[in-house]
Amino acid sequence: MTTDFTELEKTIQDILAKPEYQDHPASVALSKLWAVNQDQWNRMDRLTRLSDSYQDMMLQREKSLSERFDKHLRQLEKMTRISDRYQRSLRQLNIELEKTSLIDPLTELPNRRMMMRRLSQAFDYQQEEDQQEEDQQQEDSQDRPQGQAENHPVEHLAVAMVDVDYFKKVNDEFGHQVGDDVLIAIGKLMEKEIEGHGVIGRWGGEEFLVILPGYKIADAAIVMEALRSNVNAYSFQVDEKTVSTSVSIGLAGYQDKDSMDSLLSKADNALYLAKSKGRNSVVIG
Ligand SMILES: Nc1nc2c(ncn2[C@@H]2O[C@H](COP(=O)(O)OP(=O)(O)OP(=O)(O)O)[C@@H](O)[C@H]2O)c(=O)[nH]1
Repeated sequence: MTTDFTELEKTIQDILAKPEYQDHPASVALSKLWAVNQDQWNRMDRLTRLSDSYQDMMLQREKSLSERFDKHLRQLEKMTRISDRYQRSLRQLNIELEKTSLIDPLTELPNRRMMMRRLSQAFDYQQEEDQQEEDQQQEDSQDRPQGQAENHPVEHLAVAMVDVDYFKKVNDEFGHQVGDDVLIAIGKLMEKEIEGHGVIGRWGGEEFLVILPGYKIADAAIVMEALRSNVNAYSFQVDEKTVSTSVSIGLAGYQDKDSMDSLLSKADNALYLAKSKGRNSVVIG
């Protein structure tokens, strides 16, 4: 059974308002019950309002917390994006810096620093080979009959210093700009010649270094002779001017226990000989 409280309240108020029931004990008790009920109702109402405003406050707080959290998250995402972009551009910058520090800006060939690295790699490899060869020889010598000659490690690395002949004349005759263009063109031509054999870089000025890993001196001489002859045969067209030139080459092969310096010195000395013998030639050091 459901009770309509509004109707019940009205009935009770009507009874309590009637003067003939004023002093009736049931009316007195009803008045007290009414007052108690009103009091409880008011308290309940206050409690309900309190609870509502508490819930509102909590909702508000939760909302502002989640808004603040979202804001921080967005800031964090933004910072991560900026940091990612920054790191990417730093990486790119490093790659470019590394590249520019290893590439000659004029000829775009490897520069001296890069060539030293390449030579060092070729040397490490060669020295490992030497060690293996030595170990093998030691093993073999135990089995070898007395008096039989021992094999020396074979040369498997050659370097060549290549210097443009009378380059000062090119500058003097055609100007420094044409000189630059000729250096670029010679670089390109020689790079093509060396492709598939080894690596060429600009050693400085009008001097280039060629590294031929795995090349015995005789085979390296064939490659360098072809390079010399092709440079000599080529006419460089720069600004409607025809420039012919030649190169002198000092070639050296790695030998047992050579250091990088001693190998480069041998090539340098051979180049000096090539120059003093009249230029446009390959001399083996
Ligand atoms: N245009 C230009 N000239 C350069 C560059 N680097 C070096 N040179 C020039 O190269 C010339 C080298 O001259 P020298 O050392 O006398 O040698 P050379 O005239 O080639 O004569 P030999 O080497 O003895 O055959 C100098 O005139 C330098 O200025 C460069 O990057 N650009």
